[in-house]
Amino acid sequence: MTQSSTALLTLDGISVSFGGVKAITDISFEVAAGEICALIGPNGAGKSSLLNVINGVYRPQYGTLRFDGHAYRRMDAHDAAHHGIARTFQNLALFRRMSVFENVLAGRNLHRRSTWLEQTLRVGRAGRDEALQRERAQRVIDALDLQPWRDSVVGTLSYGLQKRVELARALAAEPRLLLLDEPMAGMNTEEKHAMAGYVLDANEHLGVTVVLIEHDIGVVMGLSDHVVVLDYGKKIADGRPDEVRTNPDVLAAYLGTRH
Ligand SMILES: Nc1ncnc2c1ncn2[C@@H]1O[C@H](COP(=O)(O)OP(=O)(O)OP(=O)(O)O)[C@@H](O)[C@H]1O
Repeated sequence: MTQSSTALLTLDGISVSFGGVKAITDISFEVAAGEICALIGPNGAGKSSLLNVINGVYRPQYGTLRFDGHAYRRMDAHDAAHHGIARTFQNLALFRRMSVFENVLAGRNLHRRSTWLEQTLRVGRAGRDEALQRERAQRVIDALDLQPWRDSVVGTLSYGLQKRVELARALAAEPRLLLLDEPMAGMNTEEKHAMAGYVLDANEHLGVTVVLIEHDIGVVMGLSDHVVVLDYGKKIADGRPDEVRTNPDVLAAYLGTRH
């Protein structure tokens, strides 16, 4: 598969197995710079595994990944973060005993210029650097309307708010590509609407390219520019939301008439 000039991310023939279980089989698609791309499909279709390939948690047995013009047989998780790939998790991965601000500040770690020693001894660039990182973290708190809970311990917040804090921490890293694993799961309609607004804001105003997994098809159709549908580890559709929603294979996968 050749990469088009606008692609930020290209997956080419990616396959992942666990023992005898094929989680992903020969998946290829492109994510254009600046778009919101949704990965959808029934439970166990391979969506989370694919995000884990993109940010280097899983190593594909076959296939290549291209990010920003560079090809990788495997994206190392540490490198992925350095290249500007951030993610949130299906089951929240926050520091539950720390405050909202401290969690968001943790998202700035890659941008710190002072060394660990300078930070510990509070010398050299450490003071200036800390002030800059705190200011940037505060901007994200404000943008995501988290100020009322800024000093609250994360574990005491509602699930919906914790999801928003996780988005804030990912955005604090100033990613080029944001991977969201079910950002609206477990939310009521109002919370989903708000979350969709924050994702759209990040996409439109910060230019962040987004790949998200979401089960609520209404949300997906309203939010995404591009939808990729997986079923049993294979790609069964790839196109604009209006193309995908009428695709017979997609309808069959969702209505269960094909299995
Ligand atoms: N670390 C792992 N070890 C073994 N099997 C795994 C692992 N990760 C995923 N799988 C298997 O790969 C397949 C795809 O799982 P995956 O979680 O990627 O699907 P999904 O589409 O994200 O599902 P859901 O919507 O339920 O989260 C499943 O059969 C799953 O059991």
